[in-house]
Amino acid sequence: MEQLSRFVSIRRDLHKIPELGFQEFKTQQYLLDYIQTLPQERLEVKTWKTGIFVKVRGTEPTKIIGYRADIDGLPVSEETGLPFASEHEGKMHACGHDFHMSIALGVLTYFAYHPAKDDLLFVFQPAEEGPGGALPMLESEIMQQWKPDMIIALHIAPEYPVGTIATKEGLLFANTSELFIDLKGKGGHAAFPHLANDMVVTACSLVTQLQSIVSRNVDPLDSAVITIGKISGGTVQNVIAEHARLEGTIRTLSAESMKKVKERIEAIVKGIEIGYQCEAAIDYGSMYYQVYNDEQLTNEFMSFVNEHTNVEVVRCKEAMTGEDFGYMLAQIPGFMFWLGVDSPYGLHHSKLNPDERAIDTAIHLLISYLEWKAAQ
Ligand SMILES: CC(=O)N[C@@H](CCC[C@H](N)C(=O)O)C(=O)O
Repeated sequence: MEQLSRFVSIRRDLHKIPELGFQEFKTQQYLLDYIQTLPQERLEVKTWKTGIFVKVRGTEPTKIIGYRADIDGLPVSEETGLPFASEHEGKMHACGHDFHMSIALGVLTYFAYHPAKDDLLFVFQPAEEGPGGALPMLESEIMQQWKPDMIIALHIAPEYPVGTIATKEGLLFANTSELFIDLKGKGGHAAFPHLANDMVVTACSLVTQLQSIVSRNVDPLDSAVITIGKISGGTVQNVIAEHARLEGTIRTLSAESMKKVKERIEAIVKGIEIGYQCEAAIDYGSMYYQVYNDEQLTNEFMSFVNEHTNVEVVRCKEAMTGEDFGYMLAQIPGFMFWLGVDSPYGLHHSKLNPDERAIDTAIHLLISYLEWKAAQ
């Protein structure tokens, strides 16, 4: 792997062209063009919507090992000032999927030249940030035909140094559900509030009331999060707003808490409708199943990394992040791990700037693990 810096430059190319879920057309073409440059003898390439499956035929296969990389960006306006910053206004690879893709291409490149004993399936998955590509990809004919016996994935972690990975057996990431609430009242002149039903005031009250759910209704030992990330409403400063919309996400460690949180949201929203004489509609958008790492495979991987590489392994706590890779792990044994990339700004931040040395670290680590695992 003498030319690893090539994958840094690939990462920079991909960083310039972030696209949202199921619109990853340029990204898909970039990946396909690169894959075309590899020796094709052992490769089978199939596209699925804006995603790609690449199977690398092993030398004496007895199983298929899957490796998944997500490929979409976020609706975030980049503020890194980097020379290779996003060229797509209002969109950014602020969750590191540019890293995920270039690492996957690095590993794929190695195995295209040096096949493993087993078959390897590389899954370039769209729409992880929403509305979710993992479940439909899993249910696709291609994945049913090439269903891996095990599958793994990584996610960059700004809070860990380069040269470190972090994971744990069992629950790693939370159950998630998006949350959209539309409020409709009565607009009017700013000077006559008694003749209108103001949805800006209603939205503010609703946001405050929602805060009581986590603190008062969820078992403190069973964590949950409700974040409203976007609030919009009204038209101009001297008109009372007829509409307002809240956009957010719910995270829970258990499925029971997710049910409870939703019941409480619905009750509070009913109260808002009565109290503020408005109409409210709730939409839960897309939901992701928790990421649950297979105990035996995860512990084996952590021991492998400790014994056979110079990468440091941290046994971390579970996080309230969500990942639709959880759907794959619900059907296929495997695991996910965090890759240290040491950025002062965190995931989803407009100044996220992961350390590119982590790309080489991950490629080397994955090649040695997959080669070893495929030989078993
Ligand atoms: C790793 C990561 O950051 N994943 C996202 C997944 C988002 C799912 C969905 N759009 C939601 O907001 O519920 C995350 O925000 O955790």
